[in-house]
Order: sequence, then C-alpha cells, then structure tokens
Amino acid sequence: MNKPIRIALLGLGTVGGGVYKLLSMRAQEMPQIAGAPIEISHILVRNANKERPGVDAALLTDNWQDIVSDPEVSIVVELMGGMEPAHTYISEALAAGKNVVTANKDLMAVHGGELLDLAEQHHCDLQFEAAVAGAIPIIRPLKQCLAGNEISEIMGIVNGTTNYILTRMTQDGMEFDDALAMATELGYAEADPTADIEGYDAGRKMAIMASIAFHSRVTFEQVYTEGITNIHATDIRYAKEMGKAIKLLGVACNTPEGIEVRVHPMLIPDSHPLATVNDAFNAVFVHGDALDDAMFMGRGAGEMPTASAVTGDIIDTARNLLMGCTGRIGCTCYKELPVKAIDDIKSKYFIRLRVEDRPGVLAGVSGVLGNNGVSISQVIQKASKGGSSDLVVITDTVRERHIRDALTILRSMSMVRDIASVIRVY
Ligand SMILES: NC(=O)C1=CN([C@@H]2O[C@H](COP(=O)(O)OP(=O)(O)OC[C@H]3O[C@@H](n4cnc5c(N)ncnc54)[C@H](OP(=O)(O)O)[C@@H]3O)[C@@H](O)[C@H]2O)C=CC1
Ligand SMILES: N[C@@H](CC=O)C(=O)O
Repeated sequence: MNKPIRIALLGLGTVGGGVYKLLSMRAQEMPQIAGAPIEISHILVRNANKERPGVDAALLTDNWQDIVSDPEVSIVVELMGGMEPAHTYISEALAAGKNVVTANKDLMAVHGGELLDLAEQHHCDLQFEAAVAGAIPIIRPLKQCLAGNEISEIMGIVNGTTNYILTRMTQDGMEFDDALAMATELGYAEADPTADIEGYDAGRKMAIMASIAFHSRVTFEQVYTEGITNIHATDIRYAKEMGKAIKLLGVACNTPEGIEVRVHPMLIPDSHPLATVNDAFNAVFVHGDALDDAMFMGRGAGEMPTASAVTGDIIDTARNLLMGCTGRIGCTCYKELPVKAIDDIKSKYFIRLRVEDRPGVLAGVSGVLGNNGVSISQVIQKASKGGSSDLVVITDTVRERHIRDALTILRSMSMVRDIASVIRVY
C-alpha cells in the first residue's frame, strides 16, 4: 500500500468540520478511492484551546509555521475564508511546493490568476471546486469536460443563503430577518452575511466562472452586483399574481462587444426551470457551441454538501500526487476581453411606484418613460390607503442607462411619492 498522504486543514468551522467528518467516514476505503490513506496531520484554528467534540485535540494548532515548515504535509486545505491570512498562507504553501485545496471564493475572485500562476510555477495543484455553488461540480466541468466548447453564456442561482431567504418569504410569508437568521443557523451564510444578501458572494462566484468559461480573467470588482435587501413581500406578491418568481440570478455572457457579468434579483416565469430551484439549492445553466444547453443543480451551501466538493478535490489532488502529475491544470485564461459596463446592458424591468391616486398619473408616468425610449408592456394599478396607489409597470427590453434616466425624472415628480422597487425581468 502507498504511504499515507498527509494533509492540513486550515479552519474547522462549518466546512472544515464537515470535511473532518467525511474523511473519517471514508477512511477505510480511502486507499482504494484515492490510492493511499489520507491522514489529517494538523488543524489550524484561531483558538486551539476551544473544546471541539469528536475532534482529536492533538491535531489542533494556532501556529501556521507548524504546517508550512512540515515537509510531510503535501496538501493544505484552506477553509478559514476571507482575504488575510488566507492569501498569505496559500501563497506560502504553494511556494513551499504544497498542493492547495480551497473553498475561498473571496480570495479566488480577486487573486485567482496570481495564485494559479504560482501553483503552476511550483508544479502544484490549486483546486477550488467548493468555491462555486457548494456541492455542485461546475469548476471541473468547465475546465475539463466542456473544454472543447466555446461557452457563450452561464446563468444561475449561485447563492444558497439568498435563495433560502427568498423561498421562505415566498412560500411561508416569512420576514427577511427571520429567514436570514435561519440560513445562518443552518450554516449557509458567510461569516459576514452582508456578502450573501448584497450579492457580493454570488458576484465572486460569477467572476470565477466567467474567467474559466470565457478564458479571460474577470475579477470581482468588474461584476455588477445588486442584492435582495430591497425585495419586499409586496414585490413577491405581485410577481406571484403575474405567474413569476423572484430569484437572485448571476448572468455572464460572452458577447462580440465584451463580457457581460452581473448579479441581481430577477422575475422569472414559474415555468422556467430556475423558478423551481428552492431553499439552499443552486443551479447553473451553461450554453456552449457543441454542448448546446446543460444545467447543473444541487445543494449550494452547508456543512456536508460543501465538504463533498472539498473532499473530491482532496482525493483528486492525492491521485495526481501519486501519479506525479500535480500542477497539470493551471490558469486557463489566455485572452484579454473587455468587460461591459452595466449601463450598456439591456433588460426588461418591473417598476413598482407609489403614486398619487388621481387621474392623469398613469399618463404622466408613461410619458416620462416614453420620452426616454422605454416602452411599457404591462401595467397593474391598485388603489390603497392614504390617497396613494401602487402602480406596477413592466417595460419592454431597454438599455440600463435609459431606465436610470427615466427613474431620475420620475423621482423628481410630485405625483410619484416613491419608487419602491426596480427589478429586472427575464
Ligand atoms: N458555509 C458554507 O456553506 C460554504 C462556505 N464556503 C467557504 O468556506 C470557507 C469556510 O467557511 P465556513 O466553514 O462557513 O466558515 P466558519 O466561520 O464556520 O469557520 C471558519 C474556521 O476558520 C478558522 N479561522 C478563521 N480565521 C482564522 C485564522 N486567522 N487563523 C486560524 N484559523 C482561522 C476558525 O477558527 P475558530 O474555530 O478557532 O474560530 C473556524 O474554525 C469560506 O471561504 C466560505 O466562503 C464555501 C462554500 C459553502
Ligand atoms: N454563503 C454561501 C455559502 C456557499 O458558497 C451561500 O449561501 O451560497
């Protein structure tokens, strides 16, 4: 039998704890699955004295040097999250010739190119399947199985926390804050859930996928992001009346003018396959010239689903180590494509306004929209209390900048009390 492959876990929280459990559950079969036993030799945590039931306390350390200077450690599994010290530790591990597995999308969406180059330089693997869409295999399919395609579009639900929140609000009428507390309790949310609810986490995942799919580096700062904090129960109710669901979607397209990449809530028809992806499930659509369409679906967050993806990367790296072929797949970005500004992107819009309840208001609003090149395809007007009514307008496809111009004028009109929501429509 091959001698054990020694790995170090950096982090023993939701995901690290799941990986520890899964490796223990598969320990007997690991020589057959990976080609050698996989042994955890160190676990780095902030607080090594904290009680951790079921974990061998002798493995715990709060000293990174114990790990990076140990020549027996051949795979470092980074599950701490955040930029620092994860960036430094991963760079030092790769420079020391250690392979790295990480679930860290924050880091990969900003420093992915540099870290992949470093891995290649040191003939090491740097694998990050869990960084996008939890348990769903999507990084490896994009890099390997679909490598023969020219991929033109990726679209999907790539954040479990927000999908869970929107599902609870839609199906159970739950309040936003209660649903977020439950997502946190279930281990779906980031250490700072602002990243989830403001769309940054999904934006990071879209940057990573767009870079791989279009062979051109896209960083997080280039992704337009809008979260779900402005989605109200009223919007969900109107969407239901129209036979639609509201989802936080990531969209990336490779167009002749450049890459479009964005994350924002969207109304999609109930008949669309993404409308039925609920709770913490994620789904990613990919369109390629040879492939046509494919959809990948599964659990996008949580302890064991994420541990599944991380453990798959550990096993793959172990196999590469045994075959002497680590560092086989580095950075696949060989183009430098421009990324389009959001102002140039076209969509249909759902606009919910609170307006004065009197004749002439609809004409006033549609006049402003029309003067800015925005045509209307549907209107719903409902009278309510206090002399104001809800006016919901669905537009035809229009350039983002024209909608912004129209909204600026509408905001300044006395007949418009409030622009309550502006949501894109599929
Ligand atoms: N939760 C999920 O569903 C998913 C998470 N991810 C990613 O996985 C990573 C981990 O997430 P998660 O497990 O939820 O995070 P947690 O907050 O649950 O766990 C973080 C762990 O890292 C340790 N840690 C943090 N900072 C340091 C540090 N400076 N030095 C040493 N140890 C440190 C903590 O130590 P201590 O225990 O002492 O506090 C803790 O054990 C993140 O990158 C996240 O984005 C990816 C996909 C899904
Ligand atoms: N916070 C993330 C965790 C997985 O990436 C999410 O909710 O999707």
